[in-house]
Amino acid sequence: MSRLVVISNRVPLPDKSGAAPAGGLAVALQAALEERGGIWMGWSGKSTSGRETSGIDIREQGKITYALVDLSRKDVEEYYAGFANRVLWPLCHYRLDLTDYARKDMAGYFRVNRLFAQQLAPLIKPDDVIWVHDYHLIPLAAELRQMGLKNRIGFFLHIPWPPADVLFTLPVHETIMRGLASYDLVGFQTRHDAENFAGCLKREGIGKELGQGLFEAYGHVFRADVFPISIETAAFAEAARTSRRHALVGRMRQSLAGRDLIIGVDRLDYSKGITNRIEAFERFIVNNPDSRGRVTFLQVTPKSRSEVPEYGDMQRMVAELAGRVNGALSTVDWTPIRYVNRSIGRSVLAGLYRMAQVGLVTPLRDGMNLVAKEYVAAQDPENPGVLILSRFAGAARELDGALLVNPYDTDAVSDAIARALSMPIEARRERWNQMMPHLLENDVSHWCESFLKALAGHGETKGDERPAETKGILQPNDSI
Ligand SMILES: O=P(O)(O)OC[C@H]1O[C@H](O[C@H]2O[C@H](CO)[C@@H](O)[C@H](O)[C@H]2O)[C@H](O)[C@@H](O)[C@@H]1O
Ligand SMILES: O=c1ccn([C@@H]2O[C@H](COP(=O)(O)OP(=O)(O)O)[C@@H](O)[C@H]2O)c(=O)[nH]1
Repeated sequence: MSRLVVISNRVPLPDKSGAAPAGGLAVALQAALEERGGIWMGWSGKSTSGRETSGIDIREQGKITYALVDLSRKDVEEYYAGFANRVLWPLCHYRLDLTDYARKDMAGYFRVNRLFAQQLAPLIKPDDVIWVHDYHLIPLAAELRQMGLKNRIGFFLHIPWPPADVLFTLPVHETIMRGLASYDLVGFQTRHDAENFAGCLKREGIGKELGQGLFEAYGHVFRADVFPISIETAAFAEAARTSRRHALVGRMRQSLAGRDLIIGVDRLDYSKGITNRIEAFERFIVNNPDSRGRVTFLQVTPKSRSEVPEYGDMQRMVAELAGRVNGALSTVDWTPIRYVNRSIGRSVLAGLYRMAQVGLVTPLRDGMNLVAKEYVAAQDPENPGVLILSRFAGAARELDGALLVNPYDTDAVSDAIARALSMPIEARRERWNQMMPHLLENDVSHWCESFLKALAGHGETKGDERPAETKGILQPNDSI
């Protein structure tokens, strides 16, 4: 079995005991790396004090080698906070109004990708299989190919892929498309994303579809397919079942004093639709006076990407809105919204999900949304809660037992809350049974195995078959 090399922007280092950090992706990839032996490379999350990026910091843990790079402040600013999170993130979440196409950030993005490739290349053996993750690293394969690497290289995009009209507003869209076409396999969360990608290839004659998921672009044949990411379902369900051992879970139950609980859990991100959700909850309380004093909405929202200005604005907006709604609706013995601005460990979260009659997951656009899957996995099979899910989350394609809503439609979300809270137990069980077997079968290990199997079997790189003019594929300045 070939050695696996994973590259992602963030590297989830195991703790001192060697245990994987919480999170399905880390657990699944570490299991795959442990089985085959391998490398996980990426940004350490730290920045150097000077202008230069650090050398690579190698740490061995069992059969896994972690290879970490500290980036300079300028790199973090331009590559991560700039191009990745003020260009690609809003663009892929259909938020053209929030994109900032600064040339220095574009240059920084391609520079850091080249740097990652230069640091990685000497570690690669000829039969290694390389798996690159997410929008931060789209140009990496093209860089590695330019250095002469012939390995199989796969890419998985964790976020949505936009339609051509949205993508083509990006000045370097062609370089980005060329970057993707340099992989052997490009994986998306949903069919919709894969179709958007195919549309981008076809629209300006960049590439053509050959059938059975194969495409040809820039003289390279590659495969694009759908691999919906998931969670470690059985383990998460067990964590929820045994969550009573956490004192915090017990205290939460006590503090509810018999009230119904609605839960929302999201990074503080404009794509998650948190303000729309708070407004919908307010509408629900106003439209359903009997619910006053009887329902608590817990919104868990750790801060995220605070260095990006739009995220700072968002923090203020959500805090103000939650404060206004609480001010308007609270009574001396009831606070309708509990807004928690810090991260909660996943084993406690599992218990909170299980306690909640409603999981309110209403992103305006989301690649997958693992919280939706975790909420379902955490439920008591005898008395499950109801998932209200945005039709614009990737998870909506699979979770057909949820109440699907348009998160922009405040009245519809408010009505869905009322419907969920009054849903009879038989209907709740039926909906949950529609989803849980699917999640057990299609867990994160299945996702990982399916991707690696597809990467091993398809999209063979036939040497350097591209025409000479596309060999030096990354010429960002050409297209800026
Ligand atoms: O690393 P950060 O900038 O702090 O952001 C955290 C992660 O956010 C994004 O998550 C996405 O991946 C999830 C798993 O596939 C998916 O369920 C969700 O819909 C996406 O938003 C991002 O894609 C990751 O790279 C970040 O690490
Ligand atoms: O306080 C928190 C909030 C979130 N999460 C976890 O963060 C992940 C969020 O993933 P999702 O796909 O929903 O969204 P993303 O943040 O990746 O866009 C889920 O596993 C959550 O359980 C967590 O551990 N603690």
